[in-house]
Amino acid sequence: MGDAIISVEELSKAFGNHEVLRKIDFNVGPGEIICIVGSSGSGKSTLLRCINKLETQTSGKIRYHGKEIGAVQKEINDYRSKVGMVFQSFNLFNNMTVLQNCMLCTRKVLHLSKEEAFDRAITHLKQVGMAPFINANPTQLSGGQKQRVAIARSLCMNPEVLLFDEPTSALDPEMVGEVLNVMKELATTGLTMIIVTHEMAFARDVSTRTIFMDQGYIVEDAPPAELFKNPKNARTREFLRRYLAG
Ligand SMILES: Nc1ncnc2c1ncn2[C@@H]1O[C@H](COP(=O)(O)OP(=O)(O)OP(=O)(O)O)[C@@H](O)[C@H]1O
Repeated sequence: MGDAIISVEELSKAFGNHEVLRKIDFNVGPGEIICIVGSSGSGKSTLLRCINKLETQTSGKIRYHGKEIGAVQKEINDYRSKVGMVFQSFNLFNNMTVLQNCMLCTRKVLHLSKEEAFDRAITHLKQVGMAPFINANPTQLSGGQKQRVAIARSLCMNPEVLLFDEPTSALDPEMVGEVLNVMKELATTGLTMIIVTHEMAFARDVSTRTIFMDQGYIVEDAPPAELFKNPKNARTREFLRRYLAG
């Protein structure tokens, strides 16, 4: 296990009789940028949701710094304050301003003072280029802008790891780049990131490790230079061939 931040051990998940994850094993070390790729339905989002405890695994364990994260809600809440998640659908509160969205969790969960929460929100909204929109309502923003606010909101918690569940899949094509650019910048800050994505060029260029999933299994886990150049698994080769063709 070494100095892993997160360890996924023999993790399986079934919905009824449908086995979606089958004995998944991997560790996440400090500063790693792990992209999880693979065809639709291979279990990528379910894996991320299990890591964030939004889904309960059928068997296996998730450990954070060696300690198993069980079913106790207080433990899960503490864990989630260190391991944040950015969703495809942004999940911003439309009845609050951008600033209020970014201050809510730090006030309620971390009990920061108003001033501290405000300073943190401004710092991270600046980081994603959204400081000019602090008083806007999310409904006034484009999809790319909403996702950048959602990323700033997660950063306000000072997470040790940030999970991204297909963060650009709900965006119009012209907005994908602005969100990927913010994530590229983040990747240079030392933040540990696990990203489920269909953006192969991003995975190839930005990840330190790319995991290829197929039918609930990890079939490849390698630095992208290796995986994209010389995939060992026939399913990965076929997937990449289809991707490059289309
Ligand atoms: N809550 C659920 N109940 C029942 N089946 C589910 C549930 N969530 C996911 N599944 C099924 O689990 C399988 C894996 O889904 P998952 O969303 O993890 O795949 P994915 O690799 O992320 O796919 P995509 O790239 O299309 O998002 C799919 O067959 C899906 O229908």
